[in-house]
Amino acid sequence: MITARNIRRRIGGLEDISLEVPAGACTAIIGPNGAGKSTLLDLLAGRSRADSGAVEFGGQPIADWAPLDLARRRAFLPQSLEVAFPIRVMDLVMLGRSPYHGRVSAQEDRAAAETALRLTDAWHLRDRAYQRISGGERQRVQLARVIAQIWRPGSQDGEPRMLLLDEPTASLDPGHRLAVMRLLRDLAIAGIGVVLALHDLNDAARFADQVVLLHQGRILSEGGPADAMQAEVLTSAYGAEAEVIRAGDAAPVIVFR
Ligand SMILES: Nc1ncnc2c1ncn2[C@@H]1O[C@H](COP(=O)(O)OP(=O)(O)OP(=O)(O)O)[C@@H](O)[C@H]1O
Repeated sequence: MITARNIRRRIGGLEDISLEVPAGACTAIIGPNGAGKSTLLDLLAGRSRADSGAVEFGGQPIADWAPLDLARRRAFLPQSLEVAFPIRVMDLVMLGRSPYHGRVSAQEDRAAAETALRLTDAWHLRDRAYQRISGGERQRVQLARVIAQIWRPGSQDGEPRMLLLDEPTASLDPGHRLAVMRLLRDLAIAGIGVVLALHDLNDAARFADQVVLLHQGRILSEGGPADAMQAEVLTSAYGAEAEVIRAGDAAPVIVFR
């Protein structure tokens, strides 16, 4: 549902990337610091433009989408969790609903925000000041904001919906990290396209349907986790010796030595 063809971007160092990010699947973009993951996510989200090549969303050039139509169908969670003004958690999540202004009832907006906060285990934070909650709590609240942005209850309208997330579990404790990865997998099963930059390769192995390994602005490998994350290519990308432990049908476990 998002297609990138031969995209290049000098700032960010991306070289000739072609990629299909389908609906109803979870795609993990992995790779070392500076590989180009955030740059690629930005381009796939239509937040920046490639110097050459094309990005399409739902079969149409992403730059041709009307901003509000695009905002109701795809949401982007950046790495930075800063908000420059004081705001209550519930109000921040309701900002995610601004593309629906005048289109759905205030009740529906509130219900979407509540559902998103409950899904990310952040409902209890709704009346707190965003600036005074912890880093991991902020990450869950921001995730709720982007889920609320594309939330349409019982939506079977076939319209593409996509979540693009830049390291959405970076600040989370192990319990919340797993809960968020399970949530993202469930959203993908429900038909939403999920694409996320990830440093935890074991989470990528366990939860992603498709893995894309970036290195120095190029795709080094891609495919299902077992195919895309083989020991040699990981060792070469990360500059540390990788071992991939496989046991039956379970997701491979990756250890660096
Ligand atoms: N605005 C910019 N101006 C100049 N160089 C940039 C800019 N943004 C990114 N870069 C460079 O482009 C490369 C890719 O950056 P990017 O943020 O996409 O990497 P990343 O894979 O997301 O890294 P990390 O894992 O550290 O988040 C890096 O070398 C970075 O220094």
